[in-house]
Amino acid sequence: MLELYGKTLSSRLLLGTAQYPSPAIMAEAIRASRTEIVTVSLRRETAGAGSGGGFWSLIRSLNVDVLPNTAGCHSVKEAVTTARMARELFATNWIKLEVIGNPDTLQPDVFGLVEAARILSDEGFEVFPYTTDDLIVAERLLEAGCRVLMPWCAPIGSARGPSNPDALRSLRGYFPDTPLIVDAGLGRPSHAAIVMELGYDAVLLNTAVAKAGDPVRMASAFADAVDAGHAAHEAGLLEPRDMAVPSTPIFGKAVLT
Ligand SMILES: CC(=O)[C@@H](O)[C@H](O)COP(=O)(O)O
Repeated sequence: MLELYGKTLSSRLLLGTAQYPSPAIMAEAIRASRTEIVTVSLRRETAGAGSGGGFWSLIRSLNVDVLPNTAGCHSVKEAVTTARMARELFATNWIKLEVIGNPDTLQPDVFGLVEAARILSDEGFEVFPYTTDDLIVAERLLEAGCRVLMPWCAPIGSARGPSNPDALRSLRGYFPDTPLIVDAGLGRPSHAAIVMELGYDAVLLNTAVAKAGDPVRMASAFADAVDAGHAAHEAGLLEPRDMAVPSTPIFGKAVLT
């Protein structure tokens, strides 16, 4: 079981709610993913066309927790204000904190992120920070009050998969007791399995499911891959070896002379 800020979860997949072909397909994909947490971008959903009451009642009908997201915020002030609005709207202290530093790569402004995380943690928020895989930034976020870390594995929407597995492995090694969730950049179920095999606690994804040819089947495929990767990690993976090791016992083999 996974515990995030005191909430116990059986699913290790968190799913975004943007970019689906239709609300009905989004709902089916959420069900197929077996997720218990969906992210909702406050700015996108309150400002966007086609949102409103229908969207919220659909989300509510799915019996999942909502993790409001400060997606699209480019400054500390904007992110903090959006988080405060989200708390009012969703009646939750949870906030997925994004402070975007670059409009092309959508990479986090890690300095602004730490500052905003400190402000929000001091106000009683339970912060899920979208960060890079940098170890020092991770330490600063924990010092700022975060009890979960969400490093990227590649830029949002890129579908590239883990571009620096060594950095992810290093974060896992340094923070064995902190829930670590890979957020952003996963493109395939095998990418999700890879990060789960590294010992990550969960993954958060959106684009690879929402933009798939069949989002519902893809959601189910990701759910299976997350479970498989987690089970493999728990089962104890064999370390790669330089030399061959016979896998077939030779006792009893016929001796030819
Ligand atoms: C949905 C969300 O919260 C974002 O962090 C992001 O959209 C996830 O990244 P991908 O879209 O690359 O999966």
